[in-house]
Amino acid sequence: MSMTADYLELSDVRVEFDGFRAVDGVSMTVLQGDLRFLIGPNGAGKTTLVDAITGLAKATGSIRFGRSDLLGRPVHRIARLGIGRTFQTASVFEELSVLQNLDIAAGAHRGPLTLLRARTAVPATVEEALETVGLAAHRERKAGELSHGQKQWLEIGMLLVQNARVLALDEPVAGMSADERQATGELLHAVGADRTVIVVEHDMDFMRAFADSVTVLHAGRVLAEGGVTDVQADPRVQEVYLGTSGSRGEVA
Ligand SMILES: Nc1ncnc2c1ncn2[C@@H]1O[C@H](COP(=O)(O)OP(=O)(O)OP(=O)(O)O)[C@@H](O)[C@H]1O
Repeated sequence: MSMTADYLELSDVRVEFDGFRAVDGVSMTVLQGDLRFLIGPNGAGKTTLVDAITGLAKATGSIRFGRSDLLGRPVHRIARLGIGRTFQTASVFEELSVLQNLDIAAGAHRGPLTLLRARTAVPATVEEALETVGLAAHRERKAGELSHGQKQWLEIGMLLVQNARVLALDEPVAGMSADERQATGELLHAVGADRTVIVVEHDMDFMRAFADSVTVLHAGRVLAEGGVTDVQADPRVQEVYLGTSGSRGEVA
């Protein structure tokens, strides 16, 4: 274990689409062990910011993870530096078993010869990930047969076997049952203890229950940042959420 905690540091990050500033000068620091929620109304730039961190969106400014500069690197290099993400729709191989999905994810770090070698035992990292995400009893099931929540956990497991140090999760509890939400919140705290986790979420009950800290984006900028109570009490945050109709936006 390293003596110094990892952290993700964004400074004046901007992303433009044909002159439209989807992310307009965002600076924020996320420390290891600080479960950070990224909230904001539709179109605030949350997903685009995660795209910038993971290299999918071309950005300017500075994005650093520990000593590594992420900005400008290709997607696969950023992934190899330990930056992992999930998408709103789980992207697991439905026809393969839970174990096979984890194996493939783990294989991303192995050479081609290792993959060809016949394997008799489940690697320790895969076994550990199965336990952590609560899918040990489902290892032989086809991923396509899993519940929506279980697929999300499998995806998190796939990031764990890839040794992701940063996890950016896009609406992880959308469509989950109450029990699955609770289990997911506990899982995020468990994996977040020694990793840097950013959760993009519209579910305010989930945010209140599990966030350590919150960054509120609005129109591509940081509107507020801090603990859940402070952010909720911030009149600017309330105004933004009340101004955008719909149950998804309720903060109070
Ligand atoms: N590839 C793109 N080309 C042009 N505009 C884009 C592109 N991707 C996103 N945008 C725009 O950038 C803005 C931010 O979008 P983004 O998806 O990051 O917001 P968000 O906060 O994640 O919203 P939501 O909560 O609805 O997912 C929106 O106005 C969106 O239309």
